[in-house]
Amino acid sequence: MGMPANVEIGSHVWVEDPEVAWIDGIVINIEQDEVEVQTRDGKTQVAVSLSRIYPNDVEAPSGGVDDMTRLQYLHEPAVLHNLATRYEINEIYTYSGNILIALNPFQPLSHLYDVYVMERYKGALIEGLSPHVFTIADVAYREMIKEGRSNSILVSGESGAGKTETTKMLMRYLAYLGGHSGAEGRTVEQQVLEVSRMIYIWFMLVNALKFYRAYALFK
Ligand SMILES: Nc1ncnc2c1ncn2[C@@H]1O[C@H](COP(=O)(O)OP(=O)(O)OP(=O)(O)O)[C@@H](O)[C@H]1O
Repeated sequence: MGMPANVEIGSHVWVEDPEVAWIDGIVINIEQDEVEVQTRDGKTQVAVSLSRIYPNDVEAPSGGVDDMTRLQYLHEPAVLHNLATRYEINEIYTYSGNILIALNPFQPLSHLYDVYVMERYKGALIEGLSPHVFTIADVAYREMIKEGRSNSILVSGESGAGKTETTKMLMRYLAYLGGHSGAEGRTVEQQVLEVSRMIYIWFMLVNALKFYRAYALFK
């Protein structure tokens, strides 16, 4: 859904682009419900429907905002642009209210997860620190203690997005908060990951059995 309400000649807007998804530009002409936009890359996009352009907040901070609720416009191009801007400076975590958006850095960022970072995030106020998966674990843990009942963290994303890595970091931090090694010298983190692996193997075995039964029926 576009936001044509205040569009006039000279307005900064986002328009769809087949190569980079969204590109920013300036409105140079308006004819009824169609606009002509001069895009940043010098292409002129003629006859873009008014309903397919989105306002661009050119006063947004150049490094992006660490919580999307602070964006002036919360539409797709603004959200993607903010995430891309932060990603360029290796800021892979961004809040959207109390949800954490994690981008896959496709490279090890070990400095983000060491014990000194864990120390800083332990019991800290969200406002004082950069968005981090440790904050999510910390808040969930403290709520669990306060309420005296189980809590859960939902990690979702498409295949390869980084759910397993994110879950490992959550486990590592929760194990750090727990503060002690488990049975046979294994850490809580190791034990939890071993249990996850067992569940996965069990799931694969059940599916293999189902497949074999279906195969036997059709044979
Ligand atoms: N926070 C991160 N730091 C460093 N590398 C990461 C991070 N998140 C993801 N990666 C990289 O991306 C790869 C894929 O991530 P991961 O296995 O966590 O995805 P997934 O969402 O669990 O995928 P699937 O649903 O297919 O199992 C990892 O092997 C790792 O190389």
